[in-house]
Amino acid sequence: MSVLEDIVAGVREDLAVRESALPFDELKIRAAAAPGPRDVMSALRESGIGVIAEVKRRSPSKGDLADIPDPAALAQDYEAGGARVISVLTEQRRFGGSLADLDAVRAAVDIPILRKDFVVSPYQVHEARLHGADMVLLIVAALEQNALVALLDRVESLGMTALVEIHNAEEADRALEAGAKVIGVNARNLHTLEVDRDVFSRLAPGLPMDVYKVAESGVRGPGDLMSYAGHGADAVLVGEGLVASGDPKGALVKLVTAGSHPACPRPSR
Ligand SMILES: O=P(O)(O)OC[C@@H](O)[C@@H](O)c1c[nH]c2ccccc12
Repeated sequence: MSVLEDIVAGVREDLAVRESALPFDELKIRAAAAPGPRDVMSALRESGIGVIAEVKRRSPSKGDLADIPDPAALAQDYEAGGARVISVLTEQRRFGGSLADLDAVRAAVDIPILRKDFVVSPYQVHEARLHGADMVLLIVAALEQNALVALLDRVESLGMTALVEIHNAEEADRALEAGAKVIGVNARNLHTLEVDRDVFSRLAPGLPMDVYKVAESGVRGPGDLMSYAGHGADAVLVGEGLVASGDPKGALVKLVTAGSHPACPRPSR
């Protein structure tokens, strides 16, 4: 089993437990009563290179990254530091995240929030909404095409925005075919877990101009942000480089400052 299949199998088990505690029909009713989602595209389209800052405790490749006793406080630092969107990992087994983290972050900030998980069922989309997410990650490699299309439609029908993650040209075609408007190129290979920052520069030129492009993973500091920007990134998504820095807010401010500096390359559209 690949790492991805292994993670998804665990996610499905945990999902079955939640579904028996709160049936889908009831979840849908509750999610529909939640305060409406934020306008993610307007937040993303502010000037300069955007930074999506991630609340990430652990990863399958590195193990424990940071002790995050108070995700709400971290999220407030991210918001004050200029993040456009906050990504909250909710996968429990490998990343140490939870829906409780999503709740804590939602209660603490006003900017849009991304639910970062291995979404394979519409249940998880409504769940994201119930817990205050405005954006939902969909990983092309984890989904059959018809499931990708259905989940993307579901995300949009609830007023949220999908971040559709790709790793290669075939997945890029599938994401576009499904109608993705925001595409994340993940530099981390899901089979070897290694980071190859050149994946972005190989795939980005093949994506339409009007697709919003996010470079995911492997941003260690302003240099990586500038380089991704030079290859057409509209935003970067950063986890480890912030949480493991010892000073997440300071590290974020450096990225945001670099991304809004006149010398930073801008996506042309
Ligand atoms: O910690 P990094 O290298 O900055 O990476 C962040 C983010 O890209 C990574 O957490 C990620 C990208 N896609 C994912 C899918 C599931 C879980 C995690 C991820």
